Amino acid sequence: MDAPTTTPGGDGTPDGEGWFAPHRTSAPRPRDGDRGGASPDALVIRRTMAEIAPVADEVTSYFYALLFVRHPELRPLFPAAMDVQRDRLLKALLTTAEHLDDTPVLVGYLRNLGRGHRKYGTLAEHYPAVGECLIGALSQYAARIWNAHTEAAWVRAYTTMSQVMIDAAAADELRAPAWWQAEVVAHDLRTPDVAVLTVRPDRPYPFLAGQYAGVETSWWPRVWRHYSFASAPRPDGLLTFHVKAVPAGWVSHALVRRARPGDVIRLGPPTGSMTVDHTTAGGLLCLGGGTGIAPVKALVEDVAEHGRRRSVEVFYGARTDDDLYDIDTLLGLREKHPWLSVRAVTDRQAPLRLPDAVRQYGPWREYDAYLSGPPGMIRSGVHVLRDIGIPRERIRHDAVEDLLDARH
Ligand SMILES: NC(=O)C1=CN([C@@H]2O[C@H](COP(=O)(O)OP(=O)(O)OC[C@H]3O[C@@H](n4cnc5c(N)ncnc54)[C@H](O)[C@@H]3O)[C@@H](O)[C@H]2O)C=CC1
Repeated sequence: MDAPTTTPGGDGTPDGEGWFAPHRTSAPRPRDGDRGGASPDALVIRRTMAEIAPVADEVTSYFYALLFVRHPELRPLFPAAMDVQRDRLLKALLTTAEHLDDTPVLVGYLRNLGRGHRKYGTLAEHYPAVGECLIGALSQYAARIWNAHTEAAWVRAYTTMSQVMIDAAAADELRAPAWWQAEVVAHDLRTPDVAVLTVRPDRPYPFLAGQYAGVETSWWPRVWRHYSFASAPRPDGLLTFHVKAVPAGWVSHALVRRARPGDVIRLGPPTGSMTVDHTTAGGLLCLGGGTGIAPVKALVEDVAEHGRRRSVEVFYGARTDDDLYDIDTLLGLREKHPWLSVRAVTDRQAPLRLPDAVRQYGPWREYDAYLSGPPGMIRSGVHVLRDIGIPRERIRHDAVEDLLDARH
């Protein structure tokens, strides 16, 4: 769950250890995938999720109220305003329910979540309290179908899931800090709303082109937003981000309007799998919409550094010419690399939006596709790319749910 948690409380747990006491030895393994049909626990979990779906907001509010009343010491780990946090818990639950029988996907997701929770200050001993309050909230709102069988399925699932997160965090602790501090060394306002920030991390920050990181500013403590790295790893260790100030976007406003050289931000660990597979030689078809061009530029640099002459075709979509704030950089790269082509598509210039413009060129069947931009662009982009014959497994993008709130 995307929420820090606490110790077992005196709220009816069956023994001194608590229902969800983390196992300190071997982690229970999630059931192996049963592609022929869902496991009994998965059915129960999904049924509960379906039952609470119409009142999901209330369930998450109730969960946090329960958590903070029972464990007030955990409140400081969360941001002052909890709106996005609520959505994240729900997203984590839905993702889990959806993939309960798909062990590799679920374990990968949970490991990432466990690692990512280190920056919030989450500890292994926090997980039992979250489990208890989660069950408390679910049993309240799914009362119509809740019984001992339902509860046992949730206890098993949560115990397994939290253990995967705890183990991943423990393993990560041995090799990486929970967060990095980074000093802003350049702030380039490219449009009234878009800034390119260059930061210097206080320690080496290993990442791959195409990945992103959580960013926290001193103006909004404990509010983290995701931004993609806009460059491949550089010899000087500097990182760049493209940030657009969006309405009600606290972090984005702070980064665009307030941050200046000398300010210090915090970075979470790198995450995301929109990375280049350098073992293949196929071409890359990249669609970048708005500030979604940031990771596309990183991918181009990555291909250039690997020295293989793979064809890279970039489609850069923006609302107007003025919004093509990074076009000069891309055209500069094109000058240097004959294997790169760059096409700009503005909403005003053509009746077609970015994904449809891609149809006019090609064929793209042999290409790996990378999409980065607003959620609507990703959805229609995937649809168009499938339609023109690119198999799903060769289409990469960040999770659409992550994009909905994460970069504000
Ligand atoms: N800053 C970053 O590091 C990254 C940002 N993003 C995401 O990229 C988005 C950028 O926002 P803006 O710059 O305001 O982009 P925008 O809303 O101005 O859209 C940019 C272009 O995307 C295309 N597009 C937008 N909606 C579409 C739809 N429904 N169907 C087809 N095409 C569509 C259009 O060509 C449009 O001009 C944000 O949602 C952000 O979360 C994604 C990856 C990295």
